[in-house]
Order: sequence, then structure tokens, then C-alpha cells
Amino acid sequence: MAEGAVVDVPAVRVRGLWKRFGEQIAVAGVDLELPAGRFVGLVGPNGAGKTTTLSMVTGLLRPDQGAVEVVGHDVWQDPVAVKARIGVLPEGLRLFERLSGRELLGYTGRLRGLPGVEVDKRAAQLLDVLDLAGAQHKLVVDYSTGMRKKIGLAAALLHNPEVLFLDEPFEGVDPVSAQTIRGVLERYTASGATVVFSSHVMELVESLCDWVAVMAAGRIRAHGPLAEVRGSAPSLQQAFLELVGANGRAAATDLDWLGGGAR
Ligand SMILES: Nc1ncnc2c1ncn2[C@@H]1O[C@H](COP(=O)(O)OP(=O)(O)OP(=O)(O)O)[C@@H](O)[C@H]1O
Repeated sequence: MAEGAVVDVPAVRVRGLWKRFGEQIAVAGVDLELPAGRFVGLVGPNGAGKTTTLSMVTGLLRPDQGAVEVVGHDVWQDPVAVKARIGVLPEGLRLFERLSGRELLGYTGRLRGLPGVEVDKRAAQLLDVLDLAGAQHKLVVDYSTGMRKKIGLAAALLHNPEVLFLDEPFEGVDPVSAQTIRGVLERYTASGATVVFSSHVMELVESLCDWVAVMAAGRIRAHGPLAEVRGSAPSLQQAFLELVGANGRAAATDLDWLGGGAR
């Protein structure tokens, strides 16, 4: 970890977090502490509450109850301090469609208060590394799904945040670009910064993350160093299935009408 990084202050501290949508309790009392300088994976089945949790942690959604601190600052009492220190690539990212990728980064950088020369330098480097240089003058509305993820990631990294939150960052991204993104993120965490990302892809989480939080039905089922969460299971996938109780779920054998035979 880099000298001078926030060693004792966790990157994220969540206490008693709750969120209900009508009858649906999406997040049911989450307590979580994520150490700084880690590559953290937040995993869980569909509807587990990952996106709702990340939205509350990043100040996009107000919790019903509970407190969140990011690098020691309360998200809801000191939102400006938190937002200056984080980068977010949310699910269903909304971008300014009528700007080119280059213009979008220019605009984001100025909003972040960076000097124009610095914005230009960082934008050019990010576009280059993420293989978007050739498309930098295209309007964002004409970008593919993967290109949108990449320009969103560039915008989230531009101000060199202390903590980067990514919701399904690899969805729709081709394998070559995924490898590039991995490289960028590994370099970023090696310098003491923290990445928190949600994913369904266990192999990816297992190969990238050194810290994992498993969520199911609005609660944290396990969290800690990857090896600890995996325990004696042969893979994170297996540990995950055991933790979320999916092993007993009705198997596809019930669908005996599916496939050959009578229609
Ligand atoms: N705005 C909303 N209004 C009503 N219900 C919601 C809303 N957002 C989330 N939910 C519900 O809260 C629960 C948790 O949803 P959430 O999107 O946080 O899960 P997730 O773990 O991110 O799922 P996935 O992996 O499928 O993206 C689900 O039951 C979902 O239907």
C-alpha cells in the first residue's frame, strides 16, 4: 500500500443500513467494513440488494436507516467531501449522449475542478489505454454497450478518486477490453486506492479480488479476505452456492417437458 494512504480508516464503513421499497425489503440491516487499498467484490444472486446497497453507499439513494462513511466522511452529512473522493460507474449509467467521448471527459474533468491542461492530458491517456482514442470524436449516443462502460469508467477515474465503485463493470465488454480494464484497476489498487465492484461472475471475482462480501436477501452472509470466505470449498462459486443456499433450489430436472418428445 502507498505511504500516507488511509491505513486505519476503512474505505467504507456501513452500519445498520436498511432500505424498503413498499413491501419489498431490499436491504435488511447491512453492517460492513471494507479496508482501504483492496480490490473488493460484492457478490450475490439477482435481487440480493447489491445495487441498492451501492446506491446508498455512494449517495445516490437515501437509506431508511443506517449510516455510511467513505474514507471517514459521512455520506449523508458530508456529501461533497465524499463525492470529491469517489468515482462511480453505476448500473444503467446515464451519459450526456450528445457529447463526444472526448467532450464528455472534458466536461467531467472541469466539473471535478481539474485544470484544463490536466484534464486534456488525463483524458488523452485514458482514451488511449481504454482503446477509445479512435472513437473519441464520435457522439456517445453512437457508442456500443462496452464502449459506454469504458467511457463511464474513464469519467469515474479522471479525478483519481480514493475509492472507485463499479456496478457490473465488465458487462457487455469484450475480452480484450476486459483485460485492459483489469490492468487499469490493478494498477490503481496497487497505488493504495480501493475498488468496490459488484458482479455475478465468480471466476472474475476470484481472480481479481482480495476481499469479498457475499450478499443474499438484503443481508451480508459472509465477508472478509477471499481465502477466508472461500474456506474449504474448492472454488468461490461453490462457497457462494452454499452460502446463499442455492444448492437446494428446484433444479432444471423439474422442466421435464422442455426439449425433445411431446410439444
Ligand atoms: N426502485 C425500486 N422500486 C422497487 N423495488 C426495487 C427498486 N430497486 C430495487 N428494488 C427491489 O429490491 C431488491 C434488491 O434489488 P437490487 O437491484 O438492489 O438487487 P441486485 O442484487 O443488484 O440484483 P441484480 O444482481 O439482479 O442486479 C429486488 O427485490 C428489487 O426488485
